[in-house]
Amino acid sequence: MMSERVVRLAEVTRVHGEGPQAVRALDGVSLEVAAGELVAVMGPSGSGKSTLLNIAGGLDRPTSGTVAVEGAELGTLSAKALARLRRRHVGYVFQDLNLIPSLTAEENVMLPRELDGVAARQARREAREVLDEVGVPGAGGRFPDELSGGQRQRVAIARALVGERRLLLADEPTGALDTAAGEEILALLRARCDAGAAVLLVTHEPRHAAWADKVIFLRDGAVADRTDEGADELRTRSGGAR
Ligand SMILES: Nc1ncnc2c1ncn2[C@@H]1O[C@H](COP(=O)(O)OP(=O)(O)OP(=O)(O)O)[C@@H](O)[C@H]1O
Repeated sequence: MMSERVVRLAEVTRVHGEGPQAVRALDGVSLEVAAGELVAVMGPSGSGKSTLLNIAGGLDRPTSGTVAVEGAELGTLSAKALARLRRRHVGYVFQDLNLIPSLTAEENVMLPRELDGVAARQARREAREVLDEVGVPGAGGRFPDELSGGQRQRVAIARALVGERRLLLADEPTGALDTAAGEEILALLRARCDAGAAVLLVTHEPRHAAWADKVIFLRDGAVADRTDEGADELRTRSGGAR
């Protein structure tokens, strides 16, 4: 099967700050994720995982190198075109979730669709479907602070999934969940992937990386190791390092 590339990073370097304070968060990283592919990103704290995800989704720009999403090179887009591309094609699950506290769960999930010009009725219908899919069907009318940590996490995932986005970026999306619930979320991401999404997943858990088609291991902003066959091969090759 011809694989269709959804995101491509070529020789991406990102330096945060300037002068003696400068931190090279990414250093010459190249990476592609195709439709139907789940790529796990692993590595110690500070190795550049979140920076990689932010750059892949156009939330941050590389200092050098290029990023293309659905064939569009992000560096060549106007701010408006970039915002539109992000809304249409990219779903994010952030470490800190970023739900809007004054909106109900359902309204949080509707928001990106409404910003995209989808009518409220349809956005609401889509939001309900996806809240159902992530396993919080009754939570739609409640506000984030009325939900448990695990429920909030599922709502944040629903917001990323709504609208059939082709690129899903998830930074430790199972942080607030117990093992069984975490596995459910991974199964959900895997299913979206099998339905044609490209997924980039930051995780510390080899158990989660085992759902991946490929694992990228970052160290000091560079790709220290990569496998084509998920976490099992990585564990074998790196002598058990996580
Ligand atoms: N906005 C910023 N300004 C300055 N330095 C930054 C900024 N963002 C990240 N860094 C630095 O860049 C490096 C990579 O950070 P990043 O958050 O990408 O790592 P990470 O692998 O996601 O870490 P963690 O697992 O702890 O989330 C770190 O040294 C970090 O301190």
